[in-house]
Amino acid sequence: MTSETAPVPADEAAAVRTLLPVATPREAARRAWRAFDGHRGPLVVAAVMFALSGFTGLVAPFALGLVVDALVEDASGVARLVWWSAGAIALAAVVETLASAASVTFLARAAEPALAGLREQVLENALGLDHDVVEAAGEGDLLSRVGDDVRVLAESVTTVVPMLIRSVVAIAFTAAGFFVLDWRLGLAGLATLPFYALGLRWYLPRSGPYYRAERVANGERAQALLTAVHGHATLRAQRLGERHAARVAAASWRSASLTLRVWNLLTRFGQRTNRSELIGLLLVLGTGFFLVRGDLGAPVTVGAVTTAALFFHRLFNPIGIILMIFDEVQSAGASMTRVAGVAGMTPATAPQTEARGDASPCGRLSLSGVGHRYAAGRPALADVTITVEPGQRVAVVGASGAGKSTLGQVVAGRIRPTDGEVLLDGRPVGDVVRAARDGASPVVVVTQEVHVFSGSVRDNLTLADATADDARLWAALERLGAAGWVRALAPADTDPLDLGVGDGGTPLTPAQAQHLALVRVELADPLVVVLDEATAEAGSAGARALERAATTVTTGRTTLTIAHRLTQAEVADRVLVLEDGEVVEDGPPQELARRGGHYARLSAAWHA
Ligand SMILES: Nc1ncnc2c1ncn2[C@@H]1O[C@H](COP(=O)(O)OP(=O)(O)OP(=O)(O)O)[C@@H](O)[C@H]1O
Repeated sequence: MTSETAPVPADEAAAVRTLLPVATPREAARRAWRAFDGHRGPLVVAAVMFALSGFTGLVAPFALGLVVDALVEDASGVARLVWWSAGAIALAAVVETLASAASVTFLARAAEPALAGLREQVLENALGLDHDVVEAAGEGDLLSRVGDDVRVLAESVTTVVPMLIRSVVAIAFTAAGFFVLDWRLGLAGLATLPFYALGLRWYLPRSGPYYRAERVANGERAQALLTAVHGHATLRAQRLGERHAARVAAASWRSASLTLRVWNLLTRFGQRTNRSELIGLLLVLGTGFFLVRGDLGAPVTVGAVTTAALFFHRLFNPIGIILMIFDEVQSAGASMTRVAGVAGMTPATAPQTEARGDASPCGRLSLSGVGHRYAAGRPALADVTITVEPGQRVAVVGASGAGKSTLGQVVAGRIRPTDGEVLLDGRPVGDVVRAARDGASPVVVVTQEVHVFSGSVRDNLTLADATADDARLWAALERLGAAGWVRALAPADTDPLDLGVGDGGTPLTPAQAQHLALVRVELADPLVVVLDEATAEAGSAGARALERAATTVTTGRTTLTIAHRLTQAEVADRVLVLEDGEVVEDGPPQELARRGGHYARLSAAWHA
């Protein structure tokens, strides 16, 4: 079995869930063109510069052809002609260099802002997508589009795209030059095309799977290395280092051996391209020979055939470049269709729904017949019908998998329930949340995975309210008991609000991150708060501080706490006990504890 036919490792098909839309090539091209709105000036200059550099490339073959003709026909004026030709060639080389540099500069001037606009639009749309749309597609899909695909496009704008345009322009000008010389020489040049096409037909079906497999293998290698970096303490503590190193080595070798095979394939492809070049040159020279002899109609000069041969030689580079970057061009094209797919999505807008009943915004939640099923199988929620009064604190308890988080997501309007509806002050909660996207949302969720945004403490807080001044930020920090540790973190000469946190900044503990998230809730001032394991991360002292902050921030707001510790339920006004997605008990915690049912058993088990 030769290396080119060796089986490619299992494809990444399972990992690719393209449930977010992918634009058609035509739509993607239209969107790319529209992205240049307002930046067409530099684009036009770039086009002129590309054309100029393509044209000047023809000067040398023409000049040399003239010299050859002069040598053949009349030796007396040759010396002068050589000097003139040398001057023209030198001038053309200078102009070509300058035009080539200017073309890339102006292309970047047009493309960088266009790309930035596209990136902003994709990010804006991505952030505006419904939670359940992202969940259905898989977060990885969205992340790879706003991350990898945009990066591929950004890289190709400065590398592949200029190379492609320059090569295409060079080929177009040279082909035109051929036909200006003599149409029969032009046809001889064109006759080479099928040989290049055959080479490409051999290469493309073989290279695609290898490149894909190589990307997957590179990803696995990166993953293995990342795991080693993140988990080094565990690996060391459990003396698993060698075993993991063997895994990293295996992943590296898979990636390296695929890269070797790709190079092998490229070398063979290069041989086929060289063969096509040889055939082409022979065709042009052979045709030229018969044309000079006058065997094929009107004769042409030796100089013209020389020019044609030099033209053909001039094609080697651009054709080679196009063939070599074909894959990257395809990859950039694929990225553009994926980015355009998201850029073309209209973030769900809230339909104008009529409010039912008392619609004054106070935070009343009404769930009627709410059920949710993630996929075929057991429902995660079933027939939940409850009303939560404004300002009421409700704790949701139940075993793992009982549906607590699902209920929280449904109440927050992040998941559209498959059955029934959730109304916030008489309107479907999903619509209310979507309508408030650009303003303060009336519902805020705090989950266990709280992200610390890279930036200052102030940046992390003003995300919730861009208009908040420092006095308001400090008031919120003080009220929630976070001001002390925020001050203590900063060096004496630094304003604590300026302290950098997140990636590259001062590291925050999970409890501190959650504390900041609760301060953000205070600043956002929503009607409804959903706390899903908001205090579960902390150790005992931190947990108490967080619980106090959670109690403060939820005072006067309708609150749904997904309680993983019974202390959270004991301070609630009301407890819902979930079992297999159904509410099996509902009432004040003290009353439920006396009733001797599910809650009482959970309470007894907890206190034991
Ligand atoms: N995104 C999802 N896709 C498919 N099934 C899911 C998803 N999220 C939850 N489920 C399933 O729905 C059911 C309820 O899950 P949910 O997370 O709401 O329970 P929970 O009570 O919050 O559990 P835990 O305390 O472990 O977080 C479980 O059977 C779970 O496996």
